[in-house]
Amino acid sequence: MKVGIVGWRGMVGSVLMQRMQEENDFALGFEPVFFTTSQAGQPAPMGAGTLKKADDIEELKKLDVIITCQGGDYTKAVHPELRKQGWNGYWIDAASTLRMEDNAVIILDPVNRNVIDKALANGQKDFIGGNCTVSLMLMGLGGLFRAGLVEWISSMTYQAASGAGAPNMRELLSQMGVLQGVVAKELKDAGSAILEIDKKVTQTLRDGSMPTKEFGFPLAGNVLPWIDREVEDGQSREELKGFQETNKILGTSAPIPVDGICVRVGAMRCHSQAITIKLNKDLPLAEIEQLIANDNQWVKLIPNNKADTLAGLTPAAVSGTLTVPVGRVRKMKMGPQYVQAFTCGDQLLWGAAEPLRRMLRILLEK
Ligand SMILES: NC(=O)C1=CN([C@@H]2O[C@H](COP(=O)(O)OP(=O)(O)OC[C@H]3O[C@@H](n4cnc5c(N)ncnc54)[C@H](OP(=O)(O)O)[C@@H]3O)[C@@H](O)[C@H]2O)C=CC1
Ligand SMILES: N[C@@H](CC(=O)OP(=O)(O)O)C(=O)O
Repeated sequence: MKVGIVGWRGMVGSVLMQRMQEENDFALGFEPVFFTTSQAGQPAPMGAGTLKKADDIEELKKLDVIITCQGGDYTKAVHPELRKQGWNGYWIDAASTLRMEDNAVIILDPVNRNVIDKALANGQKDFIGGNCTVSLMLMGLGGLFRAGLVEWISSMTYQAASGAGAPNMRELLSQMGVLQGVVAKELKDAGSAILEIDKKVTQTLRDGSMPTKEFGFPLAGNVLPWIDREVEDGQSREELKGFQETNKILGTSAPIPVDGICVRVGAMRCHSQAITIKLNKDLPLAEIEQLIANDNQWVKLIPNNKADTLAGLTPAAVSGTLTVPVGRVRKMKMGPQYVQAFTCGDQLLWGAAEPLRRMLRILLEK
């Protein structure tokens, strides 16, 4: 098999390459061909010759599989042209562009391997990674969906800077530096007045002196309760994806309502979510916990106590790992069918790169 890799040096692509090397995917006997939109002719990684032009349709047509993390604009420009010219290979993509197309499958194999296998048997060729928040929610709570227990679910998110891109992660850190800088002198003096410090920080947040080219607003010392553009009914596109993609990933016949507010916070690369679940029946808490804990090998149930929660259910604990902790699980005061949970996960791993490399492996092992 010839496998084209596009977008390999970007942030998501670098995580993909790192994971493929860690899991020895390159030893699976395929020929990798690396592409670029800006560095054609330069040496490719893994000693795989030179980089080819990512818009060279003739080169792309020679491939059995294309895996891309190059972004939605690339997908929009290249995918339809390739298909128009009769290319019948597998297209694996991190971008959202094709996700809701009828002939595309949203891939998250620990949750929907059945949907993927059915699509492969049907001859479908477009396999697209899901939205990071949706994928992480399903990795954590897949057990409850699999058991058919979810009547509706509300997810209030705390999304990391990385979801907006690498420059945004840098901007967040620069903003933190600016805030620290304006009160550095006062911080050295343990006797300085906290309200004076707060006043200076608040003024800096408002006076336009912080770097905000990427986010448009300060994120350090702040939260931004809107991600992506408005769609309808005052909902953001990120929030709409929660409903659309969850149901598409699960292949539900009667859609499960999924809604909530998506919020950007000053974490680096882990998205967290506070979840409210209405179950369709009253189940003992221990059974709910077992269903969550036993769904897949990456989910980790965190006992609902302060010490375990603060040690294991945070971006600081999870960043850079494939573990998806789920904690704060308890019945809510609204009634016995209402359950709360909190989950956290690395949005560049399960939220972006990992489902892609696993899909490639499914194809290579077919
Ligand atoms: N960020 C995220 O959290 C998620 C992103 N995605 C999807 O993945 C796509 C790619 O996202 P992301 O990886 O964040 O994008 P990046 O901006 O990090 O990378 C995209 C491309 O930019 C080019 N590039 C230009 N300058 C540099 C540089 N200095 N270092 C590295 N690459 C550079 C590279 O293309 P070239 O080599 O051709 O110049 C690279 O492939 C998104 O557009 C989105 O569709 C999906 C899920 C989550
Ligand atoms: N929108 C997500 C990141 C992302 O790229 O999502 P999608 O793959 O659905 O475009 C975030 O900002 O956190």
